[in-house]
Amino acid sequence: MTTPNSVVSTDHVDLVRSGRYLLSDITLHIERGQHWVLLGANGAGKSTLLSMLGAFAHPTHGTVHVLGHQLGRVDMRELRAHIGHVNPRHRIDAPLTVRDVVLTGLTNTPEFVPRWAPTAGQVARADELIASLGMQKHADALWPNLSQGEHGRALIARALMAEPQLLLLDEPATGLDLAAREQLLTALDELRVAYPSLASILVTHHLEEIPTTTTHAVLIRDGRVIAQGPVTDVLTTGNISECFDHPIEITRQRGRWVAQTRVPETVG
Ligand SMILES: Nc1ncnc2c1ncn2[C@@H]1O[C@H](COP(=O)(O)OP(=O)(O)OP(=O)(O)O)[C@@H](O)[C@H]1O
Repeated sequence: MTTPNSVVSTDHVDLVRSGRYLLSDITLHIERGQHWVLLGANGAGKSTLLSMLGAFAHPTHGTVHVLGHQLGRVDMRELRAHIGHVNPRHRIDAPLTVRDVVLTGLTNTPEFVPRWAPTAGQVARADELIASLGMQKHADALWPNLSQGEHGRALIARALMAEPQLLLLDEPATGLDLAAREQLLTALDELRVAYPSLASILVTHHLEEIPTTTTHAVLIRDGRVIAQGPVTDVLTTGNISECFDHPIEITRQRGRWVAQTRVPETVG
């Protein structure tokens, strides 16, 4: 099903590699302005699903529409230019400044494309995005000298450079200390307010890393969806325990979630 507001629509999708079903029967519908969290244990298939929605992999069976284009009937490289994909493990080896790295989001390349130069307007937009992620102090800093948290925020600015309608965030808080994680989550909440038609999917296995502005959740286990829908309906003690195959109790405080092992009640 695709509607004028559809950003992602998958219909009974399987993805098979080396004879193994990495994803099975995935049917998902994501609209503009929705912010999804994709949760699952190690090896559940989260990155595989994200790589398909990021136009890096085709489904083996079923159909996938991203931004109105059906995978298999569209130039994947061209489609990728409209999707912001943030992977904190993304390597940048060239000694570029933060501003330069953000500008490479326009060409979606690890370095500046030879003979390409940004316009004054593009540089101004890069600076605006850098500021909106609280990185203005670091705009001229060299990439290798930044911390992991600063890299994470700069990579989000980079992904937004091409004005994507879909933002994919693959474990953006990995390796961040407490303050850096909180700054990243605040930046994401602010971004979602600033760009109301943007849709996003954030992958994590930690409930503490879910931004308060998250609207929907999808839980996967062994490549299958076990629950999906509005975040408050999906993130329940029962669903999360099933997803991670462990008795987990979850609570929500001021919009954020906390998870801990459920201790069985003692009798008497
Ligand atoms: N090309 C491939 N061929 C065969 N199996 C693969 C291939 N790529 C990934 N897998 C397997 O698919 C499963 C899902 O991997 P995926 O990386 O999507 O999981 P994940 O949920 O992102 O896990 P994690 O939380 O550990 O990052 C894993 O068991 C992985 O080993």
